[in-house]
Amino acid sequence: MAAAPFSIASDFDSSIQATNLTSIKTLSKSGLTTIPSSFASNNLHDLVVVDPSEAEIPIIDFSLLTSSNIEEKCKAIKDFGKALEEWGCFMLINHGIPESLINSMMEGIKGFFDMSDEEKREFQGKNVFDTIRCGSSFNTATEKVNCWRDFLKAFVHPEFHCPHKPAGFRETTLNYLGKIREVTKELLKGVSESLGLEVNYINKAVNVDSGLQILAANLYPPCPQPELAVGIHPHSDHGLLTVLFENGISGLQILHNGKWVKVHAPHNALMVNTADQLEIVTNGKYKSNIHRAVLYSNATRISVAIANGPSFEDIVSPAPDLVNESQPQAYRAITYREYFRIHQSNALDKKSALDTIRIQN
Ligand SMILES: O=C(O)CCC(=O)C(=O)O
Ligand SMILES: [Fe+2]
Repeated sequence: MAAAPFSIASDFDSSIQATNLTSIKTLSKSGLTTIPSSFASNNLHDLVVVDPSEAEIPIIDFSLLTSSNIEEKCKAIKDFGKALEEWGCFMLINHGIPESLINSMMEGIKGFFDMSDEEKREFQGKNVFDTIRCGSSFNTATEKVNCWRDFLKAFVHPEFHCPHKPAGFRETTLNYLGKIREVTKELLKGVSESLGLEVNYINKAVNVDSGLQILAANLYPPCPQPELAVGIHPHSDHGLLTVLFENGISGLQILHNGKWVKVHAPHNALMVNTADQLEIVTNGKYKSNIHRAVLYSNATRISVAIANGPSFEDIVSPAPDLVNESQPQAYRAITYREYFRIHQSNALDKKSALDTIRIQN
């Protein structure tokens, strides 16, 4: 079958009318057996992929990290620091967020993506600063190969913006993101302690209480040629810590020592990725990881991420206590708003956003 003529809604090209919104979900259901050429490339899968048994992504037990037993906690903090240094990600267990709330979040997201393209049109955005935005791929104005993905993004904190449909979704999201913010604050305490800093050092440097939280939900419909396409291109995230879970279908992969490692999270675990602002604040001690999402020909994958960042107005720079003669300042100071703009308005390409503020020492 020849490549189907197809145009997806652009985040940036205002000449595309809202009435043209065609989701990847709709495209996937149209019965095509080959993908449109804009999604295909022969070199998307040129690195080795390894199973979790070959390279184990660290598991961090939140209850130990926050334990009142000093010995237990010290060991957990040490393991935590090692996970951040060696992997830039971990799977969080015993986090205290009720499974029923996580399930409700997933149901809400499913309900959102189940709406028709016409119904979703009112949430279709064109600008990276839109407080609610749904669409497809990542940034069709700048990317060479489109992503086989529909997304919903909503700025949920410090102001709460969230689609009013499906019913109950706003309430569930508000409840969930508050819990994620509390977990993030505790994790950032662990980050400070693992670096030998005062427990609230990072939380003071980047105040999560007034920080930006973005709900980023991804739908990866079945793809007739998963070996030629990608759900989301390799990238690091823009914030401090991204916390995500999926619908029981694995598809997230982490770049580790030049190989893609498949993530198979334990039941009810949350996956946490170190993102670029944490790399900046820690002066490169804890690096953001590069990850991507792959596709299946016969399964729909959904992931629900909360990006936890500083406040848009914060000027983020390496923490003074982590800059010295042997570790000179490695990134220039930048407002999170400007960093976010750079990250979101260019094509996703590994750590290209961070590269724009690196200082060559
Ligand atoms: O779907 C996933 O597991 C990853 C999504 C992701 O990387 C993102 O939304 O930034
Ligand atoms: Fe990501």
